[in-house]
Amino acid sequence: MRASQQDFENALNQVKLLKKDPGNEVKLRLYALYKQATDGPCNMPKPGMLDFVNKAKWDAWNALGSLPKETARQNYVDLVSSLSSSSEAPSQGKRGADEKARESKDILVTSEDGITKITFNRPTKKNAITSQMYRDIILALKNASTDNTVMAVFTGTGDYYCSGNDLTNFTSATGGIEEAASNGAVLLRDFVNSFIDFPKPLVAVVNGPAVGISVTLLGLFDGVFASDRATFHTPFSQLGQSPEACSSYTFPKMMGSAKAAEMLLFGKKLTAREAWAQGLVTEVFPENTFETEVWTRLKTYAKLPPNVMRISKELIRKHEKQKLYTVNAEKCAAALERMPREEYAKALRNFLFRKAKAKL
Ligand SMILES: CCCCCCCCCCC/C=C/C(=O)SCCNC(=O)CCNC(=O)[C@H](O)C(C)(C)COP(=O)(O)OP(=O)(O)OC[C@H]1O[C@@H](n2cnc3c(N)ncnc32)[C@H](O)[C@@H]1OP(=O)(O)O
Repeated sequence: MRASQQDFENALNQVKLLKKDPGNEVKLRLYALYKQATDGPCNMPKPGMLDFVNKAKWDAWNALGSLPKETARQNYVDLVSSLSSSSEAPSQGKRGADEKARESKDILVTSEDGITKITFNRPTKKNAITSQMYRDIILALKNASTDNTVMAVFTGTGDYYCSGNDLTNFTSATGGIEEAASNGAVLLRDFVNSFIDFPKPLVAVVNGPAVGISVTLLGLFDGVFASDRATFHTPFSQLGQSPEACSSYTFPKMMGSAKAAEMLLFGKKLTAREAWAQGLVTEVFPENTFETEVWTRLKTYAKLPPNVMRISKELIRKHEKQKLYTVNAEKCAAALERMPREEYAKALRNFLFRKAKAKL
């Protein structure tokens, strides 16, 4: 849901009531989003090098590029809301020197060594993503985008990275299938937008097989480190679904249309090395040294200057953002149309009753 003018004005008032000074970096971000939301892209002459304060403000505003006014308004409202809730939240208790945790049951969120680690934590269901987990992830990314960590990293507990959307999400929803599809489409759009909008480096530590939306999202990540035990599977045709998370755009761009079709149309499951060869994975590590090697590497990356990485990410991605929002909105509209269809219902029945069938 996009923020209204009233939400924006409320947020402007809320900022004045913050109990804690949010720090210069956040204040610059608020300034930049405010200017973008009200005046549009930066239209001021660049201040001189020695005019430090105005130069920092100009840089922050200019870094937003052509971000649409409504998105800037939404980001401003989200940022203020996260600042308000974090200044009101009860203390979580420190676990270590630079560590804090905001936990929900199936999504674990911890911060340590400058890294927000978001873990799919539902190993008995191969980390399949429930509706609540989508919401928890949206919130975790929103918090991580404005806290003092440098990057966010996704990984999974147990033998799987993630088995994708929990296929019972729709069967367990209250109300009719049309209503569930409509709610699901809105949730899916907001979920994917939170990855498109994430301003810091975003890395996946793919510890095992990845299925469905956990694979398609990787096109929106800045780094994908995979164990050689990981596989990458997008069985959308088999499920009577079409590819989401902007993969219809990011995958062909990354690997060419023939290889993208092999995954997204024909559901070919890739090994980690095949996924690396297609440009979906940054680097593959042997399973027995995977965790040590990857986390050592990430801790080194987290010591790089955060503002430079944020600005570089913005530069790399800013021309794509509008396209990604459009593709995401289109996909969600298509999902809405497809979900009530018989092909999807049949695929769901096959999955839900497969164990019963196997016993016959
Ligand atoms: C109304 C609000 C709706 C909100 C939703 C909005 C968002 C919509 C997003 C739509 C786009 C997403 C697309 C996708 O992600 S498509 C991909 C979906 N995933 C799959 O098709 C994988 C299904 N699972 C499997 O094929 C196998 O389980 C798997 C190969 C992963 C593992 O097989 P294995 O034999 O090793 O293990 P089990 O099958 O015995 O699994 C163990 C238990 O885990 C449960 N499980 C696994 N995956 C899922 C899943 N995706 N959804 C639900 N449950 C899953 C499995 O049932 C077993 O449970 P039980 O032990 O209780 O039987």
